[in-house]
Amino acid sequence: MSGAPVVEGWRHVSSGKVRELYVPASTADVAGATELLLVASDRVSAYDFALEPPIPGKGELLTRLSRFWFEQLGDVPNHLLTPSGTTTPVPDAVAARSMHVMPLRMFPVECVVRGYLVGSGWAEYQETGSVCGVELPAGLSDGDRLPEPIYTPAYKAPQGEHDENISFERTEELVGAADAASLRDLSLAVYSEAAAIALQRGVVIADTKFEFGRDADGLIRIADEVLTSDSSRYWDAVAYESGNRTDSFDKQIVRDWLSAHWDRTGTPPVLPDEVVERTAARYRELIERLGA
Ligand SMILES: N#Cc1c(N)ncnc1-c1cnn(Cc2cccc(F)c2)c1
Repeated sequence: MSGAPVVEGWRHVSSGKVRELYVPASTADVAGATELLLVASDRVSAYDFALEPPIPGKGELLTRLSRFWFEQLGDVPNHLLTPSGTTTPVPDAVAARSMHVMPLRMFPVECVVRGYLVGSGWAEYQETGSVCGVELPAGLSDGDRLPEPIYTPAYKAPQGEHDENISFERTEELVGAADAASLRDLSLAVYSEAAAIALQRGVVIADTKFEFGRDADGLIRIADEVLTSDSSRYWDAVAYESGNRTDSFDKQIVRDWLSAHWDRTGTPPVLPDEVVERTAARYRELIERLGA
């Protein structure tokens, strides 16, 4: 991706919407690497667009969120490398917004867990009364808390394409029955543990997306970013209980401004300073609320 920052000692190999993936400059690609670097930018995306300008501090704050959750969920093997497992230094310029991780053989499954009925899940429920083949009770409303969290996987689409919701049975075809069950069980357990911790701190995690991979010893580890407000829907619990059932903790300011200033044709307008500043404050507030 043009514009990926040059990171001394590292070679850029892949771009996400708002993050970059690097291997040590001495290796050719991910397959030959013994360590990777995930660098989070300050870019914010909405409606599949990377918006301008970046939100100062976002990359560092979301990296802190992932680190916080990796620590809270210490009982789940993850892909973070300890300093003894690394050989390539991480430049100070990106250290606070990057994660030094071990290369895994990634499963091609986006492991989505939904605790609340919202977004594409609500849309599918309105059509079919179910989400990804999971039947739900009749009469649910947008934003309702589900009787219990549901696992609604998606097939990991190539960069720039939309992931495709698939059934659990399809994940069994993709990765085998045993691993499909492990991904499901791990995802549901991690979501439930994190959602309970967040709710104690006044924050609802409505849904989230995990990625997993296998390490060289065959152990399944949780990977990528974990429970960030880019991979999850975070709501304010008090606002939710008072009827505001779908406002994103961090992105709603941007969404509301775009709704009032952009007709969804062409590229979105540049965000005004006031929206940038209020959004940056919301990211900081989320970190403070969680104690991350
Ligand atoms: N995490 C992780 C990971 C790992 N531990 N081992 C092997 N591959 C990956 C891996 C491959 N793609 N992505 C997503 C991605 C794309 C672009 C930029 C990003 F920051 C992130 C993650």
